[in-house]
Amino acid sequence: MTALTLSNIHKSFGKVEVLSDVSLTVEEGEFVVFVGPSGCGKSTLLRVIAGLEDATSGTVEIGGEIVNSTPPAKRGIAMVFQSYALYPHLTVRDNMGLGLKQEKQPKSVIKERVDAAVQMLDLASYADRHPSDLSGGQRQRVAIGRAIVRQPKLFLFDEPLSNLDAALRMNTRIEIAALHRKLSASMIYVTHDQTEAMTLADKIVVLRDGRVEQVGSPMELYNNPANRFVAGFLGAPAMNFLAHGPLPVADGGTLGIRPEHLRLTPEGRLTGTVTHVERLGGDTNLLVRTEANEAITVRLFGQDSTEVGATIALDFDDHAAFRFDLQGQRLR
Ligand SMILES: Nc1ncnc2c1ncn2[C@@H]1O[C@H](COP(=O)(O)OP(=O)(O)OP(=O)(O)O)[C@@H](O)[C@H]1O
Repeated sequence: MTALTLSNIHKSFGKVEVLSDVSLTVEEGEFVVFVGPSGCGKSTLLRVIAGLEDATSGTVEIGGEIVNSTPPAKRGIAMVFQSYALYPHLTVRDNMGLGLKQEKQPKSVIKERVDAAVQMLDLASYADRHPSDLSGGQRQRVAIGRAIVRQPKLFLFDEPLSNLDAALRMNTRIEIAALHRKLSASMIYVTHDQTEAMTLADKIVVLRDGRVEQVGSPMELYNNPANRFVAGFLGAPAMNFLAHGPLPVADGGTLGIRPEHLRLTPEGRLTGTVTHVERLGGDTNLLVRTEANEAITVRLFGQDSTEVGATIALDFDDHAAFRFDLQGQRLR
């Protein structure tokens, strides 16, 4: 069954169109990530799904029902924001149960669901604390718990990890993935972070300037980007684009080679000078200026002793290179 269908969604604020003809589906149990640069319309799209904004045109269908005129609270969705939005004067338990209390659910149901969420999110020892006595990661778990207890048809996450530090981001990311497996719920997750998109999604929707650029599984998009924008957005370090590469491309086009597909060789088709070395411990990134004066990144697996200033030769397998035309469309 399809959890969500968006058909030809347009959204304008005054004369400015911020969503343009967005159509997509989220299947039951699917984890879908909306990704794209700041201002591309991700949050607006999520808010249209939630009912916090009205679409200018197009339809929103949740669980087979058109919900354009259904108020947010009746759409069967629960939203988790980056700003937690917890009530400071309520305990963890009461924050989680508040939505159910407002729905006038019986006390026994509230207790049962809150207890289950507290267990699932490993919050048992914090259940009677107030939000001010919790870490950022714990507060975010409470906000997720508040969504879980409502047993929504669809979870919406709006950049839930952006207030957390790097280590906590990774832990919480893994917890969200585990939660998705446990609940088998349909989830939509908004981020501008390509790592979150790659690691969490069953399906990624890449947005740019309010339009869908490409939809597919993380590996489909990584291995088979439709255009230069998607190719450059997914993958870290980002793909190299060469206007003067060693393979022919159409006039004004570029050759795309991922940093991890370049290798050091005694004689290669690309030569250049190393301008910077990043030793990451396990792996090494070389920043190189090619003979044609283009900046590229080379990802070497393992440790490497290349020094800044070295002249190096690089090569790659032709089948790992992408060609893009002047407009950035992929050439096959
Ligand atoms: N209420 C509003 N009135 C006018 N313009 C708005 C409104 N809300 C959003 N916009 C504009 O719509 C565009 C898309 O905004 P949106 O917040 O959806 O982008 P985003 O992809 O979520 O960005 P970010 O990653 O920075 O949160 C932006 O140009 C923004 O300025």
